[in-house]
Amino acid sequence: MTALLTIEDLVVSYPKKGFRAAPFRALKGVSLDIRPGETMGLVGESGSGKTTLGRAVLGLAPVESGSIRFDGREISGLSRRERRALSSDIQVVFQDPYSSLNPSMTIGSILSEPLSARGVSESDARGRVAELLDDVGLPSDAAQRRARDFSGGQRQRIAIARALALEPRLVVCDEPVSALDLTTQARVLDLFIEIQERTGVAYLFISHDLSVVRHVSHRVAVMYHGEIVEVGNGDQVTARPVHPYTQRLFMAAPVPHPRRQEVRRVERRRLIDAQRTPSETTSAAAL
Ligand SMILES: Nc1ncnc2c1ncn2[C@@H]1O[C@H](COP(=O)(O)OP(=O)(O)OP(=O)(O)O)[C@@H](O)[C@H]1O
Repeated sequence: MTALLTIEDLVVSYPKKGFRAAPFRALKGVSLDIRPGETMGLVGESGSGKTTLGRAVLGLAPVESGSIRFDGREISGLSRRERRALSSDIQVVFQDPYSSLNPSMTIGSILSEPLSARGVSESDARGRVAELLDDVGLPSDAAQRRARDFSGGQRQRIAIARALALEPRLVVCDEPVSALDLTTQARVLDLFIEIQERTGVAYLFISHDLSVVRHVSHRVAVMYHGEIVEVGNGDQVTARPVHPYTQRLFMAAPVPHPRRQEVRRVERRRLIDAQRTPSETTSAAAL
């Protein structure tokens, strides 16, 4: 299938303060593609470059070289106006539902803002707002209330509704459930999946939480020090990681359920054995 988003050899460097200080290279030649309707999970430790990659796709990071193509068209280095035109295709949901919504605006205004900017009439926008609220499981009277009246989980539903208002084909989700409690996380994750099944939207789903990424992703990419060290389908990467960093990352992740703990123990044993030389394995087995 043709990719919706194709990133090739992407280098992003942040300028450093100070005379003659060399810029900091946050992405060191990243290549990745996302297909229509696919969720690409992006995991990696803090500082590995996940958010930078998401921001580069949104045109918010200083790209030094490489390319980002959306539907075959180069989108890095677009002017502001061209970027704005692209916002109906590429949207974002951020981590913090408290700072990403203006607390004093009504939900109706928050959701109709992107619609009016596209020239949608007031009455059509009202209808679309009602539809969007329904899509994310909020009552229609939410339109008259203000963002400050809603819980974190509800606010994240509103942020998702806002991202969906223009029917984008790709949403960059940057840690969209990290600020929520576990039960709310599960509900919001299911909402992401349900919306995708209905609309065919693709997600670049950034999270430091492996169980979250496993739950939503078709494929998973692992970042390490500004590079992607492994990409594969979720099961492959999580159950049979190839890169030593991915193996460490997955073995260190907490596994709350006793059955999963048992599976994890077996996986860990297998990995340790696989890393041993044949003679070490034989002698270990003999003990
Ligand atoms: N605006 C900036 N200016 C300078 N350096 C930056 C900037 N933004 C990020 N960095 C650096 O780039 C590297 C990658 O940061 P990034 O936020 O992309 O990582 P991350 O994997 O998303 O981390 P986290 O999971 O903690 O959000 C880090 O070393 C960070 O300090």
